[in-house]
Amino acid sequence: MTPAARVQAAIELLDAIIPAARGKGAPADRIIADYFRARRYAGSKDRRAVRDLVYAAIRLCGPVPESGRAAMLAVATQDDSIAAQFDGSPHGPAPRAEGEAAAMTGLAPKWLAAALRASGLGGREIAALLERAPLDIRVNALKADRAEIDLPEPGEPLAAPQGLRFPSGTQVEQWEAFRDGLIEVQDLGSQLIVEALPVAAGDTIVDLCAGGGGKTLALAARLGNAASIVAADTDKRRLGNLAPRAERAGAAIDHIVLLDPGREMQALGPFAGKADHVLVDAPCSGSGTWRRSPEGRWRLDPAELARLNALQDHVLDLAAQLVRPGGSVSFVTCSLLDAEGPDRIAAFLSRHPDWRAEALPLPLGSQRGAGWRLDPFHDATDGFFVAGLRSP
Ligand SMILES: C[S@@+](CC[C@H](N)C(=O)[O-])C[C@H]1O[C@@H](n2cnc3c(N)ncnc32)[C@H](O)[C@@H]1O
Repeated sequence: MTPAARVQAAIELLDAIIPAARGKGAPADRIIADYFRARRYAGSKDRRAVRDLVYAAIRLCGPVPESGRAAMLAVATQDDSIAAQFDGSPHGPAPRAEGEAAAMTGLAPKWLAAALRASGLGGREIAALLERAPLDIRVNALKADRAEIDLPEPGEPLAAPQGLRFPSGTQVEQWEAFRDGLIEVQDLGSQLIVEALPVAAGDTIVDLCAGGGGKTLALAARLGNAASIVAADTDKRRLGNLAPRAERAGAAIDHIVLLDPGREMQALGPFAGKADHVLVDAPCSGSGTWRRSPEGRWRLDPAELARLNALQDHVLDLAAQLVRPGGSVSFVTCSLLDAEGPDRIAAFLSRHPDWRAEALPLPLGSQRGAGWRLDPFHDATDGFFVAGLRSP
């Protein structure tokens, strides 16, 4: 592909990514993968270059751009080598018309930037949400140990006991250690949160929003398979990944439970009042993971945030039904918006006045409301909120 054709391909991709983000459709990564699956002629260098252009445009444009071309013109405004590709050459973008507008740049849509600032984040913290993230792995203590594992590249040891950090884009999925279940890709923040959960061998633990099992597997590894773990989720596709992943990792998961949204207790009834601990890794805006999916800023609007807040309250109330007297709940979101963190805990405590918030022992981060916050700028992790709750 010529440099101009790469720019045109990035424009076409952005024209698919923008409406998908607005309509809560497929993530940018999947759209890019599908695009190149249908264009086998593009080599790996072309793919990487186009992908970099797409993500440069997404990171640059805070407000949702009107079109892929407007977004790429915003990149061109800052980079003469991209501006030079708008030359009308075959397969390249048409020359910029007189007065043709570039998309607005910024960290996030106005309302969202205001909500982040109201959540105690300054310009540096918000900008760090959009930087490229490194690649963190967790060595699976069920099969290996960080001190002894032999990997193709040496990683930087992290604050989590089995964490190692590699440069962004390291293809760990192709390593034998990954195929054999000796390592898992997992951000340092997630690893630290699992390490801090108030759980012990012999406990019955419900991972209520288990998804594909990132934290479930980390829990099983932390407790050496000596706990009874119930992994539940409403998403059949995500939950379907858990059994094969657990097998690969040698992790013992006692029950995998698919939930019917709104009727979760039908399937969870047998565990009501029995769990020593319930982990609520709640569905959220993902504002703490924009380093990996920066188009997440374009997905969110106030109505979607309100919908997520109601869902977060709902899953927390389910957790309260599952836990035994004196047991505990941890609430986690990968978001730095107060509405998805301290405000949810305050709302829970006003609905359940007999419960109390309790501190979790995290080695990094800072207090936020009745919980704790990890953020990319200060802690070099994805952004998280986590709070501990104790049942009467
Ligand atoms: C942040 S993700 C979980 C990520 C997962 N714990 C991990 O570490 O890989 C949130 C999950 O909540 C699930 N969810 C949404 N509504 C739910 C509900 N009513 N009950 C249980 N899980 C729900 C979503 O399907 C999604 O998988």
